[in-house]
Amino acid sequence: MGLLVDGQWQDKWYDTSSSGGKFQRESAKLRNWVTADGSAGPSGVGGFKAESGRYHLYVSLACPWAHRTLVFRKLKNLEQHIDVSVVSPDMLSNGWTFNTDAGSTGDMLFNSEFMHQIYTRNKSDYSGRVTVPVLWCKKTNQIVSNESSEIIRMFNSAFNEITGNHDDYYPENLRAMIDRVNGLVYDNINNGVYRAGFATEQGAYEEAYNAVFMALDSVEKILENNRYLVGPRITEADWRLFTTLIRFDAVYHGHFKCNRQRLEDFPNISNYVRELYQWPGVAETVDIYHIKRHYYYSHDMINPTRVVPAGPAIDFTREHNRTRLPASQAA
Ligand SMILES: N[C@@H](CCC(=O)N[C@@H](CS)C(=O)NCC(=O)O)C(=O)O
Repeated sequence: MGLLVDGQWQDKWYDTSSSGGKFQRESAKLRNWVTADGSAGPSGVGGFKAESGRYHLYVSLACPWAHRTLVFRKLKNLEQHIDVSVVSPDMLSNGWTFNTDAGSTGDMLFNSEFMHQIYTRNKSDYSGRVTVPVLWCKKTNQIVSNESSEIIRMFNSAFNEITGNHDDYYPENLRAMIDRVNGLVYDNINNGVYRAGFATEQGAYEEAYNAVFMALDSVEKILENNRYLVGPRITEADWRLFTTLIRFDAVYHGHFKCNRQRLEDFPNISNYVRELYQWPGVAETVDIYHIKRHYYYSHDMINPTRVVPAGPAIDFTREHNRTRLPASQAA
């Protein structure tokens, strides 16, 4: 685990000493957008037109943020248009690596050893954390974006003319509601579990733990009468929550100490996770081996023995009872 400083790799864990033990996530720095016509998106510069075969996605199968992009690549039929390199689940002193012994595909473009080499290939004096996902442009040889929430928006619409898939997970009329739900879910659940798990002082941990379960209680209530987070239609908000929920009982409950209860103990949420898991194509994006191996093996300051727990045994293919609630056209 580490970061680049002026293009040099430094092996350093997150610094929580100046924040009262709180984990503070660095904002993603590379924020260009692929668009249908190559015009600039909401941030960054233009010049990244949607084209088949032009872009490459770097992911970890363990990472919930990268997982979002894999889900959208499936939902939007982008698999034959955007290829993928998968890093090893073990993120040790060199950060993310392409060590194929531990389950990486290798770097399909440049055969690099380390993910930080992709960042310095983009900018030789880059400073910042080396995170996944990364969307790479093969034509201009640079990183388009390392922000998952924006990569999924690009996938949602930029390639529609190429794929013929016009499903919309961020429809105009629901945007305000989706953004509101994303706010609650991001701060308290997606990032909340990390704030609990990486906290280095009791107070910081408890504050995050309480936020996680306050938000899960709200979600449980919403899902009592709504098939999905913003009503009868599945949206981006659901997929953003899903990638955290699918990891919860296996990792966040134990390793990150979010253990008031398991997700399996929330009737609505656990049924909802199963419905999303069973969505066509989605199960193929879930790799529980990479998920458990990454967190328990890489974070030796939390789990010094690096022993990976054998359980829990959860069958996400079990029946869900969500059809009791009305659903509108999937997207
Ligand atoms: N804002 C980024 C966050 C991505 C992120 O933090 N990814 C983690 C993996 S789960 C990572 O690569 N961490 C390495 C590090 O922080 O050094 C996004 O959503 O795309």
